[in-house]
Amino acid sequence: MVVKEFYLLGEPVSTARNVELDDKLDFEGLQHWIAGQFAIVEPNGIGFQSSSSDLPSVSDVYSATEPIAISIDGKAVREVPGPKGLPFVGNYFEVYPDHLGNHQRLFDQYGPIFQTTNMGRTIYHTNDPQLSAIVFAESDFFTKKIIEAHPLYPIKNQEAGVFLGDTDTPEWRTVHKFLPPALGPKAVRHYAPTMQATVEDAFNVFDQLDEAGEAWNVYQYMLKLGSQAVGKLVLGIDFKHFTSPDAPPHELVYRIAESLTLNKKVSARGDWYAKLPFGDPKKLRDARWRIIEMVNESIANSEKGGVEDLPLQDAALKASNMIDYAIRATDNKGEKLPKTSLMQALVVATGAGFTTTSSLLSWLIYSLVNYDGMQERLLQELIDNDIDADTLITADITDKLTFLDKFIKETQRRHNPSYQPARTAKVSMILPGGYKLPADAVVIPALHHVHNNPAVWDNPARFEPDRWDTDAVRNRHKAAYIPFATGPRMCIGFNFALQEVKVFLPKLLYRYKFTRENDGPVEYDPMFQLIRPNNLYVRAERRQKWPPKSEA
Ligand code: HEM
Repeated sequence: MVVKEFYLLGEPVSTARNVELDDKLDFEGLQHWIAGQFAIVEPNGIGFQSSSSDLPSVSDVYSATEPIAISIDGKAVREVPGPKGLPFVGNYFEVYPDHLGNHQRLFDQYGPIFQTTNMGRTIYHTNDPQLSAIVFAESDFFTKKIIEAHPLYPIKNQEAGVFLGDTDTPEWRTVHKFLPPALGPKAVRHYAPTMQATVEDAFNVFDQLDEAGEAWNVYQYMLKLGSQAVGKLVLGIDFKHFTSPDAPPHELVYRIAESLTLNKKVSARGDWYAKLPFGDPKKLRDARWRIIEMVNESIANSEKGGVEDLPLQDAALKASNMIDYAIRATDNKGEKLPKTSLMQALVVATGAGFTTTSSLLSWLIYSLVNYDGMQERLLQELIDNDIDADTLITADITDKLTFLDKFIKETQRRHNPSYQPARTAKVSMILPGGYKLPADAVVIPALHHVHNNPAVWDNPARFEPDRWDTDAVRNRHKAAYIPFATGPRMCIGFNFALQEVKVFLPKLLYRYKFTRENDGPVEYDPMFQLIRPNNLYVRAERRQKWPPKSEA
């Protein structure tokens, strides 16, 4: 055993402390041992220096006679940078209303991680895939723990288990055992016919709008369409959104959308505000209460039928919707999802399901009308795969639509609906690049900025579905493209979402030619918890002619 003094380069030499070293360590072992002693997340980036030179080998380190400095990726440790804020409001006016554009500017200015303070809460943002993978990993360093500074704090709900609850809890473990089977690849395949019936039901309204020569607001109708699918497949409710062009959204849809807008407003303003007994904080509490009431009603209706209990996987393949699944599914100990978790988890799955998919559908239509040649290429792919108005679209068919797949990926890269999943630091640590992060720091891997990071993506602002065939994209860092986040708390509904858009889009595109109606920039709603286009209007005209099949 050897004892040496170590300190972090960038800190005063007086902070050096004795570390006992096993004399059989190799260099990698030494890096790991020191990483553990100083809470350095990535041991491979550790280097050693004396006051006069680098110490590149174990023997150099063991024979050093003065305190040894630890460098991280060749750098000294440092605080995470960020803009200076104003008293009380912090960086609010520097970030809002255009938080996407302003965060991009801050990444350009400060590099791969920066911090902002908003109404007393500090948040860290990163656009770096390596840092994002670390943050999302549920490890000794990070977890999803919704503390005051976390963006989901105003709607935290431990009973829901998923999305709105902390990871290290019995509720998360239980709900996370029961829900994912119902959203796995096999389970969602059997939802394809209901998905198709849902989009065909909407033709009635799009046809009427076409006959009247009217343009329509894309998000409003995609909200009706996306929620209609989730209503049927999660809750077993027909929202009747396409009985006429003016059919209002079902109250449940309206309330969930309202609660997300209110949450963004309430959480942007600080804790004192969230507790007010009037105004938006009260409206937020009322909206949540109504949502719970309506989902409970739907569960009670499903239970009336009397259903057979089934093991999780069988239940997932036989259930007609997720309520039906959740009241039948039984684990190997004969246990079921407890009643309280069932209701809350389904509310969350409903909200997470339709707000995201309706935004994604809207951005897909945006990409169709905004980027030249896309509509023609997508249509040609349908024709070449013998798809027509009568085709029953199954997962086997969509698996063959490779251009559609690249088009969806590129749309999610440029215009992903989710942008701020956050995780919390369990301990103080040193991140790659030498950044010092305190315990309880809330870090957001900024999905939009990871996907548009010029250090990762070649010409990121260019919409280019064919980039997905290049080696550069195939060999990307595993967290360079993470529209559904990554790690144990990533989206559990991504199979559902992708299958839905892969059924809806071919059906819509085969029937209608889409054109943009309004000029000017498409704006997103900065006060909504997801990125959705506010002012995109299109015409959808019934196609009269289709191109011939490509020559082989
Ligand atoms: C385009 C569609 C979608 C996108 C972009 C998306 C994105 C995400 C992201 C980024 C997360 C992580 C949130 C966080 O870390 O705070 C998440 C979690 C989640 N998503 Fe999705 N999602 C989509 C569709 C869906 C659908 C259709 C469902 C259900 C039917 C769903 C259910 C969930 C649930 C339950 C969680 C929480 C998982 C957990 O807490 O362990 N999502 N989603």
